[in-house]
This record gives sequence, structure tokens and C-alpha cells, in this order.
Amino acid sequence: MSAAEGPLVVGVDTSTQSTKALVVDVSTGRVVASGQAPHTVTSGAGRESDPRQWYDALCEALRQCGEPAREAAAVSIGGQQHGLVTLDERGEPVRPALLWNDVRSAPQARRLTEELGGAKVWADRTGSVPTASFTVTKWAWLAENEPESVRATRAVRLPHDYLTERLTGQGTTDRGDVSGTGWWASATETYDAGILEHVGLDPALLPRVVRPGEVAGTVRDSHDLPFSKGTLVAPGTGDNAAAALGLGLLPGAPVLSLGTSGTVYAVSRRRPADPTGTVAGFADAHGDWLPLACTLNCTLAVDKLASLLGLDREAVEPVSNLTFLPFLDGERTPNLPHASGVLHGLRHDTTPGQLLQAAYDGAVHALLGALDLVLDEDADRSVPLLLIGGGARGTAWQQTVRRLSGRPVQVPEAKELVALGAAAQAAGLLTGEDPAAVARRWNTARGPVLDAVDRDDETLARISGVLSDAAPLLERSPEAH
Ligand SMILES: Nc1ncnc2c1ncn2[C@@H]1O[C@H](COP(=O)(O)OP(=O)(O)O)[C@@H](O)[C@H]1O
Ligand SMILES: O=C(CO)[C@@H](O)[C@H](O)COP(=O)(O)O
Repeated sequence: MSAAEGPLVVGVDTSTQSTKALVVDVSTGRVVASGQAPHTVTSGAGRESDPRQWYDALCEALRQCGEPAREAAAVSIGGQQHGLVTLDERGEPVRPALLWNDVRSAPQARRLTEELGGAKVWADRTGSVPTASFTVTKWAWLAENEPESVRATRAVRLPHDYLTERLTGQGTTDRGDVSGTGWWASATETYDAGILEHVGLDPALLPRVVRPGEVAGTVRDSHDLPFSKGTLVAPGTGDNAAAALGLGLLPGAPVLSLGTSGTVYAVSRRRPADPTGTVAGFADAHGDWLPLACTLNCTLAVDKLASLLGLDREAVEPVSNLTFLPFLDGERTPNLPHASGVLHGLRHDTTPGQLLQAAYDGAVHALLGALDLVLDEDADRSVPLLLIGGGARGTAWQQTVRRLSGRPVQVPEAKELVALGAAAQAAGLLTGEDPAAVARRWNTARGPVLDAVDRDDETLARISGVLSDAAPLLERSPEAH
């Protein structure tokens, strides 16, 4: 491998299942070194992770990067959105973080929506109608269920803020990630004092929102990290906003990400405000907007079915009359937090491979249904759908998206677009360039385009039919019987 041509930067993706770090050459975009370390997430009623584990995973991922990480001139952290991190007066977690896919705050989401004027008011005010994923509902859940934790809290952070602060010693966030809290007014781009007061959260506990292109801080003394004191730290952002940067996304280009969460999004110049709540009106990390829909059940649900069936995840067979709604974790799109998986159409001649294909179909159906709402009305529908996330490596995922979308599908060769986006943000601090332009210069979206095939409308209609017929079942938790 040849020596780096330019300065080096580090981009980090601290997502649900693991932390990944890349050392990238600013001149060429070449990934010089990489590392990855897993996280654990609780199972059962809630989804929690200890933030200290994210830091340990960051240190391990950087250790795997070796010497090049020591040469980095700037670093940036992208991370799973929405998680509620509560810190005490020493900066230690009061309790494990409540993650984006923890649905226990569904009653608080419903209640807050009603108490503050309904879905349209929330959408106009914050860009989004809060579901159980949003940080504000988790804070309300904590206040109701663990008031002692709330009393002990001296700082409230998102996952990427937590790691950034471990680097700099300063409490900061950015417009992309803060737009997923539910307490940031997207119309004014400031914390919403009324919402904070309503949920009893002192604004003094919140981080400073760093502007795009601004330095969040510099690395302080640290024995665990390879960085020199004074290394520049970029604002970082939520993982979806980081991937948008990492793709150098221009308005109108749709992305479908297949990871622990499934997401569909596009950059838009218009501030989103969807009163149905399907589309979250996030800000992006660079001054535009990122309308996005997210499902809770994506790669993990399909992998669970493959493992229950004892199949390789690629061992699918064509399906005709079998429908699986893969809502193993409850669901957010559609908003059915208490739902569980539903199977319809099982016969004596159903094969395991058909069951597995039905799981892929169910997961992709939910995402594609939201795609039209995410895109501006004038968006060009022949533009390829960019397929990213761990699942994008899988042939069964690629073919399912192709068949059910009827669109051309482009699969970037670059594997870690969140970490690359973070790296592009760090590079932008050094060169003064727009990070999305850095990513375009690096040609990160390069990859094969799979031609469009005829859309499988029959399967889409069948799944929509089962979804609507199963509505009463999906509203209630199986544990409630
Ligand atoms: N070759 C592959 N084919 C299909 N799916 C894959 C492949 N490699 C990884 N995955 C899926 O990718 C998921 C992890 O994706 P990733 O985007 O890294 O998740 P997250 O960012 O949510 O932690 C795993 O759950 C796994 O199912
Ligand atoms: O909640 C959302 C978006 O609103 C999720 O997309 C999380 O940001 C988690 O991302 P992954 O770990 O699946 O990448």
C-alpha cells in the first residue's frame, strides 16, 4: 500500500451494533486503516447500552487502525440517533442509555403529542411527530419511571455527543443529531424552551449546538486514545446525516439504508413537516434538511428468521401467497410500537426459503411505502436508489429492493458510509471545503447500478392488504393477553 498523499483524518460510526473507525487520506479518500468493535444491547422489554462501552469500542477500533490513527489531524464522530444519555456531576452515566429502538416510551409519545397541540403542531414546530424513538419521549419515560435517575442527571447527551465530549471535554452536538431529539425547533433552529419546560428538562443540561463547518473542540490529554493533544474535533452528527455527507448526496437522490434500522431519506432544500408522522423532519449536517422514515425491523429481523429456519440468509425462494410482517421489535413505520411479527398464508407446501423471502419482502415493503413521502413531489423517479448499510452487501436484499421498488439500484462499493461521512466532515475542517463536496471528490458513491425491473405490484398490494386487515392485532402486544 502506498504512503498517504495528504493529511489523514479519522471518521467514526458508533452505531447500534458496533463502533467502526476509518483513517482516510484527505487528498484521495483512500481508506488507509480501519477497525471495528462490537457493542451489546439489552433484549427483553427495553433496548439499552452502557455508553462507557461505546468509548471502549472506540478505543479498540482505533487500536486496530494502528499507527495511521496517531497521524490524524482531525476526527469526527457519527452515531446512532435519538439515544438518551444521562450523565452525573462527574460526567459518568447515571444509567445505561435508552436507545432509538426502545419502544417503552410509546405512551409518553402519544401523551406528549396530545398535550402540546397534536401531530400537526409538533410537525410544524420540530419537523417531526414524536414516536417512541425520539429522545424527548425517553426523557418523559425516565421522569415517570425513574425519577431518581432524572434527579441525578447533570447533563443530557446523544450518543455521538457523548463520545465527542470524551474527546474534547466539552458538551456539544450538531443540528443533524439534535433535530432527532424532539426538543429542537426546526423552524428557528434553537432549543424549544416550551417543550423543555413541559417535560421538566433544564436547557442548561443540554449541549451547545455547533454550526456546520465549526470546530467542536480539540482532543484533550488522553492515555486511551491515539490522538495528539490539540487534534481538531469536528461537530459529528447522527448516523443517517453522516451517511448523507459520506455519499456527497445532492437533493432528490434517494437512499435506502439496511442496518439494524431500515431508513429511507433524501436531502431536501425544504424544511419537512409531515403531520402524518411517517417522515421525520431531520436537519442534515450541512445546512439543508433530511426528511427520513425509519423502521425498527430490518437486518436483525431477517437474520432472526434465517437462524430460526436454520438457513443461510441468501437461501431464499420465490413467494406467491405468503406474507410476513417482521415487526419483532414493535414498529415505528408504520407506528405500531406494540406490534409483533405476523405470518399469513402458511400452507403444507410452504418452504423455509419462501418464509425467508417473505421476511425480506415485509421489511422492504415498509421502507418503500415511505419513500414517496420522503421525496419531493418533483423528484425524478428514474434516479437510482442508493443502497447502503450492512444489508446492502446481500444479494437477497439487493434483489428484493430492486423487485419491489421497480427502480434502478446503485450499490456503492464503499462499505462504511457513515464513518466516511464523518471523515469527510473532519476533512472539511482542514481544507475549508463543504464535506459533501469532499465526499464527491472522493467518489464514495461509486458502485454498480442494477437496472430497473418491473415492479412487483402484486406482492406490494398483498402485504398492504394483510397490514390493514391485521390492524387490531398489530395494535396490541402479545404479552398483554
Ligand atoms: N454480506 C451481508 N449480506 C447481508 N447482510 C449483511 C451482510 N453483512 C452484514 N449484513 C447485515 O448488516 C447488519 C449490520 O449492518 P450495519 O449497517 O453495520 O448496522 P448498524 O449500523 O445498525 O450497527 C447485520 O445485522 C447483518 O444482518
Ligand atoms: O432511529 C434512527 C433514525 O431515526 C436509526 O437510523 C438510528 O440512527 C440507528 O441507526 P443504525 O444503528 O441502524 O445505523
